[in-house]
Amino acid sequence: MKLLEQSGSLKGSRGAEEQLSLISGCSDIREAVEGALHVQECVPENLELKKQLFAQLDGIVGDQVVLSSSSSCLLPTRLFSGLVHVKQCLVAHPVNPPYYVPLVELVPHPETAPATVDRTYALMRKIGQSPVRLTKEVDGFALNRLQYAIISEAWRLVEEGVVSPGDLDLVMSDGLGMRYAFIGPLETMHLNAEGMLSYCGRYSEGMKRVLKTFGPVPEFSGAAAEKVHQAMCVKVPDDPEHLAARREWRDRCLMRLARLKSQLQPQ
Ligand SMILES: NC(=O)C1=CN([C@@H]2O[C@H](COP(=O)(O)OP(=O)(O)OC[C@H]3O[C@@H](n4cnc5c(N)ncnc54)[C@H](O)[C@@H]3O)[C@@H](O)[C@H]2O)C=CC1
Ligand SMILES: O=C(O)[C@@H](O)C(=O)[C@H](O)[C@@H](O)CO
Repeated sequence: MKLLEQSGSLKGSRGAEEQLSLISGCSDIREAVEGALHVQECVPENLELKKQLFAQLDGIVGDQVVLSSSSSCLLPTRLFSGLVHVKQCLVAHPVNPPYYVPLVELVPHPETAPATVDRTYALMRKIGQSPVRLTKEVDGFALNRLQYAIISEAWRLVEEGVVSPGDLDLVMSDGLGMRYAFIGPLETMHLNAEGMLSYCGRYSEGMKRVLKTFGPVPEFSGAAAEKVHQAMCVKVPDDPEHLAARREWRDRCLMRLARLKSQLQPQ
């Protein structure tokens, strides 16, 4: 695979079987996909723009080319339905920043061929990403459903004055995030008791009681948004220079974490 790095959304590697083209902002799309066996679309999160691009690609590519979208949460049935090459299409959703956070969610259209998913999975592994397979589309896929569940309760706790924005973020960065960087929520349960069934026996009533106290979906606006915004700006002023500097610090941390994880993971 030769990765033509245009938008740089995915790491490059050389020598693999498939040629991958990243499509965003390119002038001549036919030239951009020439010879590619895998095309990753990376244009802005705009349904009509993506549909227009995939319609163009549909008229250009042959039956062997995988067409994948980077979309954060646009459903495959909205992106690919009606395309001639729909069996070759799927969402391959990376995570911000994709060059340091390897997860890629593979989300099929109901008509996506299994071989399309298998080829994309193999390619993502080959270029150092960490792909996961969703068996069917769901709004928000898996990552953003989990992320938005956390954001929703984080927002509520801050909005109701239970905890400050800064301390809320510490609950994640110095608490849950320490474990979740290495093991997920299910394995965390498994290890936090004498196995999963033991955990469920010990804590399920408490979990259900707490979950029943969860409130409605926040509006993410008004006084609460202003409160969180002010707190975030005290920590990181929202001018381009401070935001860029903090992202560079974030990326350095993620790079070192990725290196540590590669040293710790059984090869
Ligand atoms: N940025 C990230 O870390 C992640 C992005 N995504 C998804 O990837 C996609 C791209 O996101 P970003 O890179 O943040 O978008 P972006 O807003 O940075 O734009 C991506 C590229 O599209 C080009 N572009 C803008 N308008 C265009 C048009 N009308 N026609 C063709 N190209 C155009 C831009 O020049 C740019 O190179 C979105 O669907 C987003 O949800 C998913 C996960 C992570
Ligand atoms: O946090 C993320 O990376 C994911 O929730 C996303 O899909 C974001 O929307 C991402 O696309 C842009 O930050």
